[in-house]
Amino acid sequence: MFNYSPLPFIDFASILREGDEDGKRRVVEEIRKACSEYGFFQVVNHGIPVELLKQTLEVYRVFFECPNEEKLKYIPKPGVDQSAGFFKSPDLSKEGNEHFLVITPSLGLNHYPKSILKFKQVLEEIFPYFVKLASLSESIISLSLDLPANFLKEYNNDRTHDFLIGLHYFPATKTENIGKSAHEDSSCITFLYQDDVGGLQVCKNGEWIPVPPRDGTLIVNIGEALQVLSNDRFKSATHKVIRAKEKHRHSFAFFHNLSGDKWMEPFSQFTEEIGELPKYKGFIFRDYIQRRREDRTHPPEKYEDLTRISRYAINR
Ligand SMILES: O=C(O)CCC(=O)C(=O)O
Ligand SMILES: [Fe+2]
Repeated sequence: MFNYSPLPFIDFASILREGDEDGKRRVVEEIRKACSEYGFFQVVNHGIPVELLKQTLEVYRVFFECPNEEKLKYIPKPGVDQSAGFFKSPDLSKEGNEHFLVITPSLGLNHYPKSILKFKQVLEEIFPYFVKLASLSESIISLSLDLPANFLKEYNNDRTHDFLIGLHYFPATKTENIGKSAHEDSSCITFLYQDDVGGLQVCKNGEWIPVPPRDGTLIVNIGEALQVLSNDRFKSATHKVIRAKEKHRHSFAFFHNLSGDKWMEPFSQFTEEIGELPKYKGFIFRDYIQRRREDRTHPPEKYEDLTRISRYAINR
């Protein structure tokens, strides 16, 4: 299989090891470079057992193979918090290309599919690993932005908005192959694990770069929250998924998020303290998330009309 990707591989072994200061400095530099050039990187030796990543993919796969009537039980009811449950994404009117299941532990456990043995157990086992890895990554990213190691952690100190999403993409049809159309993540940091089908592509300077699957490797990307806070020093790269012919694809992602009541605007360290103008006006993060959620349930006619972070950009 074609297995080359220009996206940098970063080895986290040295930051998981106590006392390896040189190794840690190297990782800080590698992340600085990857986040300014691509907004994406791949992590090996991330501390999450590979077997557990595979089991997670497997329980999601079993869920998505259930008959529709079983999956539909988990569609969030109207009037109930829409940030967890089963969703079918008619991605801008293209029916049936992607299904997903969102698990947000802070909302309680009632949205775990009960019919799948081990689903809850596996998800409850992997979730704390992601929380820990995200916290570690956040401190390294802080250093890569020339901020104190605990700066982002102190700013982003509410973990109730983190969630896991399992995704199922149907095989391409004769006429179309869009899995997830080009988008940016709104999170602070996203961690993705994909099966061996492939299809993820990242945009750099207008070119689409494939990210082929690599066993046990996590794909990490910067979300729009960090893009705004860092005043564009780190970019949230546009990415998409192309569906394969005759193959179902599964992936899952952990979103290290920001609390909705946060006031978002570039940190002064990236504006007035260095004599630069802010590239975004301030806004309440929830307003943006709600607009994006509405786009998901009621997609606009035209792709260009989807809500994007650029609505808060200051164009000079
Ligand atoms: O399934 C994938 O590879 C990507 C998923 C993704 O981009 C997302 O959920 O935001
Ligand atoms: Fe994404």
